[in-house]
Amino acid sequence: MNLPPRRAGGVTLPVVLVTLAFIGLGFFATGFLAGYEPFLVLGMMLLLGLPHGATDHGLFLALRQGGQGEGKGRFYLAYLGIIAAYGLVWYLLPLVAFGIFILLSVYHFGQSNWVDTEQRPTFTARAHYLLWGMGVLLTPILLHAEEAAAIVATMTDTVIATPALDSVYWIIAVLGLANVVTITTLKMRGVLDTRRTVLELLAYALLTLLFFTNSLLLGFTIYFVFWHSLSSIQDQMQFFERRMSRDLRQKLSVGIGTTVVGALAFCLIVWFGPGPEAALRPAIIGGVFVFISLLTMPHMLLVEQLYTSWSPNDNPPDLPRKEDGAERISFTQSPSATPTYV
Ligand SMILES: CC1=C(/C=C/C(C)=C/C=C/C(C)=C/C=O)C(C)(C)CCC1
Repeated sequence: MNLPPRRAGGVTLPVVLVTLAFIGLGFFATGFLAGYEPFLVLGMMLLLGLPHGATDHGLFLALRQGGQGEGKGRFYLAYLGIIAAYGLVWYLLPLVAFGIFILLSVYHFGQSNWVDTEQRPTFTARAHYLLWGMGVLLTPILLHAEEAAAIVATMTDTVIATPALDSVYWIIAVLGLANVVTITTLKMRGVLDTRRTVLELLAYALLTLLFFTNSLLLGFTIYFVFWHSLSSIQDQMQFFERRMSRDLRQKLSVGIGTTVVGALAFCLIVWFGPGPEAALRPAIIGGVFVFISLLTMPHMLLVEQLYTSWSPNDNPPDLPRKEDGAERISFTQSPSATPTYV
């Protein structure tokens, strides 16, 4: 399979249609959606969101050895070391750990959306990642500030004051405007073509509408699963296609399959055990988010390494694939034709 590089930040028609469907349901069938929320959030997160991080050891191997299969011990040591160190920060300074989680998440979300246009991590590119990530993460959190504060309180033992609704709308408007201005500036500088510019503006508007019409967890889950995880999976598949032997890729697929089956088993245990409603209590959600933050810390660092050495546009069709006899392909001097800006 020769995968094409992802276009338009991974915004595809099916993703747009799913988002529109949830906007419609959130608008016209709030009660219906609320009844299924626990199932939808848990199901989509575990079955579609989790697998995008299940390939971290594959990413590590491919980045270090070109997929030769050595270095697993080093990977697990570094992986668990990072988790343990960050776990200690959560234990000693929960507010600091929470701040780090939000800051890195904002960056990670922006990076995954924009890396194919602004690959070389210049200061302006990083600032843009942060701005876009703030838009998609802070909008749902601010719109449902009370609910978010209840979850954050269980994570940090601190009750964060929620802003008044007036200020919430102001912050969302300013973030939206700053993002629109940035996208328009990128178009004027020739970094984005007209199609991508229109798509990105529509995407931002669509996501904002999603957060206004859906609950905190459902809105975030739709973004996380369909907009973030799917495009991340697409990038990783493309990267592995070039960097790994078919044999290792098959092993990796088995690993992903096992994760999905495990997640499914977990869903069933929750469903027939405490029930999905019980699983969505603030204390449980808070615990799950701390757990997610621990797992995603090494994941975000690995993805940062991936995107600083490789771009989703770096797979021109004439480049030999791993099974075509190529030993190791360096992407650092990429033949990418994508314009970057400083
Ligand atoms: C939605 C939400 C939160 C933030 C979640 C974040 C920041 C998730 C990041 C996930 C990442 C980065 C996954 C990586 O692949 C809070 C504030 C904890 C509580 C309120 C609801």
